[in-house]
Amino acid sequence: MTEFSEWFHNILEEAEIIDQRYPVKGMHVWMPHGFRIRKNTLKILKDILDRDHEEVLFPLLVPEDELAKESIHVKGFEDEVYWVTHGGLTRLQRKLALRPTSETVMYPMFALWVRSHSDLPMRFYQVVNTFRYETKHTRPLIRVREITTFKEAHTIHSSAAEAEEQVERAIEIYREFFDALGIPYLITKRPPWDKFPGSDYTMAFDTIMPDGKTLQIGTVHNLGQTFARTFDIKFENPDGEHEYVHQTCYGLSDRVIASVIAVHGDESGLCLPPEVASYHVVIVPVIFRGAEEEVLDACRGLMERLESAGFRAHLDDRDLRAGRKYYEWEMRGVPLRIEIGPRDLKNNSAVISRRDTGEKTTADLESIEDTLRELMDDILENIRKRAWERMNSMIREAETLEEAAEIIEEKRGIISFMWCGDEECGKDIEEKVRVDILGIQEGGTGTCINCGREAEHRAFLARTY
Ligand SMILES: Nc1ncnc2c1ncn2[C@@H]1O[C@H](COS(=O)(=O)NC(=O)[C@@H](N)CS)[C@@H](O)[C@H]1O
Ligand SMILES: [Mg+2]
Ligand SMILES: [Zn+2]
Repeated sequence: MTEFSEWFHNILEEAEIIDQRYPVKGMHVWMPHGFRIRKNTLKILKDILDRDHEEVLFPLLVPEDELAKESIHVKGFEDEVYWVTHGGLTRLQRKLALRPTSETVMYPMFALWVRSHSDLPMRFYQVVNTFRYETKHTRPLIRVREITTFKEAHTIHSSAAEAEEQVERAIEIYREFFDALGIPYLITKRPPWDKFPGSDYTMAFDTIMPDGKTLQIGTVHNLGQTFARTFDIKFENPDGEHEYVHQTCYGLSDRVIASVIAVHGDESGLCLPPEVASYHVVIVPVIFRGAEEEVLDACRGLMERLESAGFRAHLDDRDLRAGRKYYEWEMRGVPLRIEIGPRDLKNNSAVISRRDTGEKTTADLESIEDTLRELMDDILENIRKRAWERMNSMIREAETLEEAAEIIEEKRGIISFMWCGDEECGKDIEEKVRVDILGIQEGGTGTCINCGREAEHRAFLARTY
């Protein structure tokens, strides 16, 4: 959908997710409705992380000399860093950077915290705003300059094997999180020239947006011992020797919310996983002459019942045409709507409409809590399945580079083929097909599509955000 970008900008405004009129490019305001969706999304993520991570909060400002310590890392960020140069009217002796990410904020402190092998492993995360002076085209929630919802996890281990295992655990955490949001993903290992600055290697989650371009929605980095050496983070091992620690870090951002909106949205607006939506269910009284009070009473009663049963419910008793209300709550992606009119009172029933399929079912009021829970599970299953089918239909194999270029030109999406892994050859492929190499998946045999050399991994390429 070329008009995807227009649809996306419109829905952010009409559903009051963010206000993009803030007078600093790449920085936006979270409005109440959007803020509730962000809060619900973060709750899902934190419930997963809190199982075996500790939440922390580190300072925003990084001393210039700390930022500069890890040369490859700072090289990767030097053209994106915002600087603070004054305190009031006083010029600061040493400039302070706004964190683009927090390795250089946290790791000098980790050097003070880590003493013995018995302190390890340590697993921390924080959800903060980070700042990157993006010079490419900024887009709300997708490529911003203030990343308001930056979840960064940083872990510390006593062996390379344990750090490797943590990378796998982080990948499982992201799978569970994206599955809870119904967002489909492709997991690949980024090519060396595209890994996180200062890392040994980067594993990335990419999803496909409705216009066929991919979006990097999460990354997991094995940092090895590079930062440990730079920041002198050592532990005393059981033999009393001091060794450098092994580290990982993994991050995601507002792009997760952009994906939930874009991947599940349709021409009626937002279509949200129930646990993300501002409300699980909205109750709309069907007002008939002479039965108003009776119907409103029943709706209020149901509202209390549902709230005490743990539902996020909302009674829309505004003096508006029902159709106007249906439009509005469908546009805001509320997964279920209950309509109650005089006829329903008599039969002790209610009509429930699903946002994802539009289906209506008449439910017995007696057991409406169970019916709602079943429907909410169905909805998540259904939108997740639909999203995976759509993504899988956009991943195609190419036999030749010409075919690859044709597919990308016509249909965008992701193409895959066997590649030798050589940087030169990779750059040549990106040139010829005008795409980025997203990454590789180990395994498989064959010859490189471009240079004919031995190829032991499959490459995936796409036009990306
Ligand atoms: N300008 C941006 N706007 C929105 N999201 C972004 C932006 N830049 C990066 N991200 C998201 O943030 C995630 C983590 O960023 S990162 O650079 O890959 N990794 C880190 O910063 C590591 N310290 C992991 S915490 C990326 O996978 C991407 O999804
Ligand atoms: Mg960047
Ligand atoms: Zn090759």
